[in-house]
Amino acid sequence: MEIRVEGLSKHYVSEGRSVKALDQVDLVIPANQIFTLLGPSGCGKTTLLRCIVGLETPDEGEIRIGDQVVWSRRQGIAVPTEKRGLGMVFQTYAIWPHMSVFDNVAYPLQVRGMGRDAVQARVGEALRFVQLEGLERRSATRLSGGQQQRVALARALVAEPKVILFDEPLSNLDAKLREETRKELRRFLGQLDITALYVTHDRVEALALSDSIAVMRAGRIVEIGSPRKIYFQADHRFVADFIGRANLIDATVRDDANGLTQVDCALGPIDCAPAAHAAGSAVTLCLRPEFLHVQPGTLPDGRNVLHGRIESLEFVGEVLDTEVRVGNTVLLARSEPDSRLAVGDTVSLAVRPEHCLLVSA
Ligand SMILES: Nc1ncnc2c1ncn2[C@@H]1O[C@H](COP(=O)(O)OP(=O)(O)OP(=O)(O)O)[C@@H](O)[C@H]1O
Repeated sequence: MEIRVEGLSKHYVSEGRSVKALDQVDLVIPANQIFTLLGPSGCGKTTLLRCIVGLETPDEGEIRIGDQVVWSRRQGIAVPTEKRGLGMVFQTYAIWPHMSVFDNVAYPLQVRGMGRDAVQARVGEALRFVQLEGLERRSATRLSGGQQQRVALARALVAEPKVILFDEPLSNLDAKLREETRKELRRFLGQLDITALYVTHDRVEALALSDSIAVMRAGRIVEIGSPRKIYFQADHRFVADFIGRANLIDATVRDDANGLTQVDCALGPIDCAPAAHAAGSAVTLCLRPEFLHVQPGTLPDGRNVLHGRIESLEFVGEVLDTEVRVGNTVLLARSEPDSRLAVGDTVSLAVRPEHCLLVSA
């Protein structure tokens, strides 16, 4: 089911000060997508999710789920949470510690007065789906964090909602488990005809899970796009910066040359992939470190060859993060993790035009 948000605003009053948590948000979340709200702490992600769920009352605007208006100030409509047909999974697993796995998952069906056999069948199906069959009688607290989160997912799915909402569901898991659970979640959701709205401040989680990402800042949606679009062709400098590690350099567009767009910047002239920026316009050149490979010594001059000196090295396992000073600019680049480079070495960087991304300044 599609979710449609129009002109949604919400402010809070905290210690006598008014905080605008949502500022005229317009958003369409297409049916059957995994759609993520991503942004820095305090940008309004949770408030937007809670307004859609019905746990917060907006100041103005309208929210539709499918064909139904669930909240509208103008029309005086406020459908209560339990009648919005949603499933929810939150950061704290919110499973009941005194209940078994089975009872936790059965709860939403029992409160609706569903018969025993039907409950048995539906819970069995939900637990098979999240691969927890055989653990029905186990006390829910005697499960690993990842398993507890799967119980929460089974409980959210058991009532067969058309929309499921997640608020930072993986943030209490350790890094390895978070990665595994993320993959599982993607697989589970891919098997269902369901619209999933997912809130996170973790860009890797957003990139790995989502069909679409909406990047938020200060109560507004800055940009919406597929993970690849947001990562490689962001329209805003803030988005390019937030979604991944990036060297962002002020630049001015020159004329097109040989089918490439050339810019002038502190690194000198740089050839970039063809871009629709007029000559003379101010842009931001975005160079991602994974496309800047450090090569020892001095390469012959050529297209997009940069010469510099190593300013710092940081071994992080899979790569050696390498800061290279090129003129007055320090670029974050990458070296092979087993390389013998040292601070102060003379090095070169060669970057292909298709890896030189341009973003509006
Ligand atoms: N109950 C509240 N009372 C007062 N201010 C609030 C309340 N809830 C949220 N806010 C404020 O509204 C703004 C948006 O908060 P929100 O929780 O939606 O952000 P968020 O993007 O989800 O952040 P985080 O990633 O840290 O959870 C923040 O400035 C926050 O301090």
